[in-house]
Amino acid sequence: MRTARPLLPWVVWGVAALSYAVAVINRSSLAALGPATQQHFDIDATTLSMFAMIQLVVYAGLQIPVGTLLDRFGATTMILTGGLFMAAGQTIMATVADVWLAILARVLVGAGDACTFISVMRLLPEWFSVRQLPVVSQLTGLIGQAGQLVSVTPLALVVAGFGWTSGFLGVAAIGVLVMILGGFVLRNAPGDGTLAERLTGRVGRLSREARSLGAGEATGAFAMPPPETGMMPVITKRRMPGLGFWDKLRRLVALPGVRLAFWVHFTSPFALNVFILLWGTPFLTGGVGLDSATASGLLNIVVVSSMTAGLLLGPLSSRFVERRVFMNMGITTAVMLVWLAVLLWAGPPPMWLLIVLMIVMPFGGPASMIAFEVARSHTPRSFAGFGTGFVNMGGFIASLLVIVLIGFVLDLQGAGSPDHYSLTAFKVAFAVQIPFWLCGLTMIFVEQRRTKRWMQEHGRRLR
Ligand SMILES: N[C@@H](Cc1c[nH]cn1)C(=O)NCC(=O)O
Repeated sequence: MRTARPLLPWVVWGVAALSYAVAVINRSSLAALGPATQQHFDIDATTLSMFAMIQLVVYAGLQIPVGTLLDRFGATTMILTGGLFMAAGQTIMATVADVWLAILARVLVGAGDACTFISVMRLLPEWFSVRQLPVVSQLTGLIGQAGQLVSVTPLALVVAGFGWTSGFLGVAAIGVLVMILGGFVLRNAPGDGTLAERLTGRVGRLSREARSLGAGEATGAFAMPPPETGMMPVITKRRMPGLGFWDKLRRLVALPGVRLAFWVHFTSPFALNVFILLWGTPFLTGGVGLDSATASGLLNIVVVSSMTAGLLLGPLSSRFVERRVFMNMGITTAVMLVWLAVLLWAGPPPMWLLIVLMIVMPFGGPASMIAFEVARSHTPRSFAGFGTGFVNMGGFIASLLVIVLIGFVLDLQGAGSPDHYSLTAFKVAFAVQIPFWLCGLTMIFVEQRRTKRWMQEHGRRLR
């Protein structure tokens, strides 16, 4: 980093990444508590899966609104607001017995979660140079995945040992603690004050002196208005608060680089999300016939592989900027091929093939972070939050559709409940992923060519 106090960017990043890890803990807090949740609220499996679905729908649906608010109010406010929503949601979850209030709690958790990741991603280009960004982004993803490790076994142990209320109040309390820390540490950009400083009107020396640390125009996001589409007047201001939602969306989608980023995010993480969020354990136990201990051992490989992939892909995508989209396509193709091998295997796939799947499939998560690098290179700065939200929606739309379609295809075959699960039914159901990979890879190929042409026409170089 540039001059004095080179530690501050890392401290700000550390607290931002911690906030994201807390969001992931909140997001996956029911992952290992299925039976306990059913017992606590006296609900069936369908209602239980509604909890996950509603949360995902809220998360995906709020990406663009949150992105808009992010451009207006800044990352700190959004991260802290997200923390507040999640803590409120988990407090409700801890204290109510009514299922509708529990659903409201999951809506709040989904809304808070939606505020966090893209705000953290928005903060990074302000504090780090363009060369550091891929590595820092991947480290952020890695810390988020670590949150998943906390929410699975430790939370289940706390709930088993101290009860439902203590477990969820504990999650809320961790969130509040990290929010307080955030209020004293997070700054939208070098030179800006923390929330505590802004509230008291006294910007401290540390914040003032940090001005020299600014990444400024060195980041990928260029400070120009989005290109004209149609007959709209030229806009020369950097911030365009009055610009309507549809205008913003139209201008953003007019940029081939942003569309490319959307498809990169659409195509690479859904196989992992679908497996982790809902269908992995039923497939391994009800389909392949493994016992729960072996299945959860395989799921642990998924988490470790995803974290390792983040460590590898950060430096690689920073070093080979021109090749980053090809890296992403290569990983998606590898995930698709391993899944094809599993689906086409006659009978239950052997353990070695399942382990290969558990190692290769998680690369899709970190590979999807390349989408945010692409977005940063092509989104005008005044639209950065909106653009990040738009791109982040891609993977979650694909994940939601695949989750629903797998359930639908299982139902169509009469194999929609644990008593009727079968390997053949799961293989047919998981095949719904194939058109998503093919469509996504085709769109990436098309948009990459268009982006290249656009950059040549506008005399831009990739950064
Ligand atoms: N693809 C994920 C991030 C990731 C990194 N490593 C594994 N997954 C993503 O887009 N996340 C958004 C979020 O809110 O978590």
